[in-house]
Amino acid sequence: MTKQNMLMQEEVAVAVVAAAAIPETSPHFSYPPPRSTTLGSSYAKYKKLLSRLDLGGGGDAARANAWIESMKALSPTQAKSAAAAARTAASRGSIDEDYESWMKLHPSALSSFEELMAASKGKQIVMFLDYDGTLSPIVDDPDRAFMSDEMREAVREVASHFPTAIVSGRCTEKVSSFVKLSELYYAGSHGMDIKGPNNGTKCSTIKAHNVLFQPASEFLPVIDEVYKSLVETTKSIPGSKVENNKFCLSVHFRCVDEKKWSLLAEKVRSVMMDYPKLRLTHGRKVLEIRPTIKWDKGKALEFLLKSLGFDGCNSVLPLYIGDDRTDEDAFKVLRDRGQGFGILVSKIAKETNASYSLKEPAEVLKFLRCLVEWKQFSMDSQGCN
Ligand SMILES: O=P(O)(O)OC[C@H]1O[C@H](O[C@H]2O[C@H](CO)[C@@H](O)[C@H](O)[C@H]2O)[C@H](O)[C@@H](O)[C@@H]1O
Repeated sequence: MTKQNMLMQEEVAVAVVAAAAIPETSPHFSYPPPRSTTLGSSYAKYKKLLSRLDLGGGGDAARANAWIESMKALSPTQAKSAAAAARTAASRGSIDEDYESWMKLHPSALSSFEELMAASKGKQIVMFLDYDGTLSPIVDDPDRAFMSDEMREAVREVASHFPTAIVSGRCTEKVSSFVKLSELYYAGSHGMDIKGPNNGTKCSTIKAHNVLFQPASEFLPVIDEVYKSLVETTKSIPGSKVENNKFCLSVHFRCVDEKKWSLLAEKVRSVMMDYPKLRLTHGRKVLEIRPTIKWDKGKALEFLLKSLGFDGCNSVLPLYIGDDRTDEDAFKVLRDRGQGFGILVSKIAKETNASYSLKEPAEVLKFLRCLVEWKQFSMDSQGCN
């Protein structure tokens, strides 16, 4: 399989996984730009194929079997047929057409930059940034997903003008050790571990809060227990990796032979059976295990806005940039509030609650730099400097 095909396969799988999290009926939003409700036919096929991906941790046998099937759908035969279907569709040009129509619904945040900034008039921008796939490129080894110095500098500059939070599936300690900026808010473990800046915020309009919120702390012992079981149970599968994200766990299969994906899924399921209070979701070639509590990146975004004093306030424009299905919870919150914009990082058409898009971390870097330049320019023109 060529590298291009492998990318395509992952992107198709990810697109479908993302689709599974989105309700069939989109709510009505009067907020520009127009929101996506339907996509092209090739996309709908994949959506149907894997629509059972978001599954509970135990108890319900049908759901448990469904997640095994979902893994099978990512296994060689099915995945190849999905990739083959995608290639056939591409040859008809339908993927290109889908992408073009999708881009009309989710325009580039770079080419729509002026429009975005116009919406921020009289409002305080608050920036939310996912980490993997947004600030850092996706790589094989999760321990080596470093962000570039240029990206760090851009985030630092953004944070010097706007309250800025990193919202990640990783544990707060790990993601902050990658980002290395103490002036940011961090919401690790998919928002279940929220910490405020170490040295306050430089933003004069915002009161600095020493935020600390851990809604899943009672799950710490069970997460540790499951971590140990998963390490033991999966150690015979070469390339698999269990990552302890403190309030949640990741079982990576990016480096596992496709023929072993089903076996890995079965092993994870065998452990999960004993823990009905944990649930399983999927990310980019990763199975994620987390408490069943109603808390996610969207709730973390709301919590941070409230902590910053923006609850029920119209003078704020939250911007959230993310690439993963877990970021959809935050995009949806922004939609439902009719406030701010979600920006999805993706090179392919995906059903999403985001308003705008960026193709890859390199474009995220450009966007962050534009934001800083725009802010500096507006301060200069107002004689603030
Ligand atoms: O919310 P995020 O900051 O996007 O974190 C989501 C998961 O990201 C990491 O895994 C992903 O990136 C790895 C490094 O590029 C890649 O190897 C893996 O396949 C991806 O799934 C992280 O390791 C996970 O713990 C996060 O949950």
